[in-house]
Amino acid sequence: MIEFHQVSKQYPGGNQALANVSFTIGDGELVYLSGPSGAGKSTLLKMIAGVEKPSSGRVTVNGQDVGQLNSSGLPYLRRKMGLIFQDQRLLLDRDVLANVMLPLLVTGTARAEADQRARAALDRVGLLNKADAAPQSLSGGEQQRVAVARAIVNRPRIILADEPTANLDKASAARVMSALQAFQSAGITCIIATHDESVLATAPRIISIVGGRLAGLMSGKEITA
Ligand SMILES: Nc1ncnc2c1ncn2[C@@H]1O[C@H](COP(=O)(O)OP(=O)(O)OP(=O)(O)O)[C@@H](O)[C@H]1O
Repeated sequence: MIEFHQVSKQYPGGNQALANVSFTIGDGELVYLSGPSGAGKSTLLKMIAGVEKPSSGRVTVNGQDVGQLNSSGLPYLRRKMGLIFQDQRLLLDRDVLANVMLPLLVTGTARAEADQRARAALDRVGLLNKADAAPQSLSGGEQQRVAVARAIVNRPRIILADEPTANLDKASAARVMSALQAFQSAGITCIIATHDESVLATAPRIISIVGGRLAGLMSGKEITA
């Protein structure tokens, strides 16, 4: 379970990115984050991953206070998460398979097992046939699906995706989204920031953020501040 309890975030010298945000996301839920540019969606996702800490309030993942984790505790938390963040591009000096193997190799998985699991992850997103390709030879949508494969290769319990369909055409965006939605049916919690109206129209649950505040909730048991 992911809980935000009266979370505010003030960047040093910057705007108030989030103000008194409270909500709960249960295990295995698929939740979309919507809101205009600058609303605070990326900040919210970064707090779940412990990349940013709240200025006040508390973010907990499975009861663990993320803001209190130190540099030895954070890697354990992140191992349970698959991150698809805008600043994590594919590495262009290695092929698709090597990009997907990387999270496994850095956590000590043997090369043969990493190879096998990375191929299985590429298969899940329909790109096993591109394993040996250079990332720059793929379309934008295919590159995003490789990023999805890289995010799930560690078998995370939670997937956090920040605008995974930004800059994609409709058909590519639909394939990326359906790849992500498939993980929810496998019991993985998915939180996806998106502007994609067609996705939001059919979303089971939306957390809407405007100006750093909770602006709307389609369902669930949120406590608005
Ligand atoms: N590292 C930072 N330092 C200072 N201010 C920041 C930083 N990151 C974000 N902000 C500010 O916090 C606010 C929320 O930004 P955030 O990136 O979370 O919004 P967003 O909803 O994800 O926007 P977008 O849809 O454009 O990605 C904005 O006013 C932004 O300028």
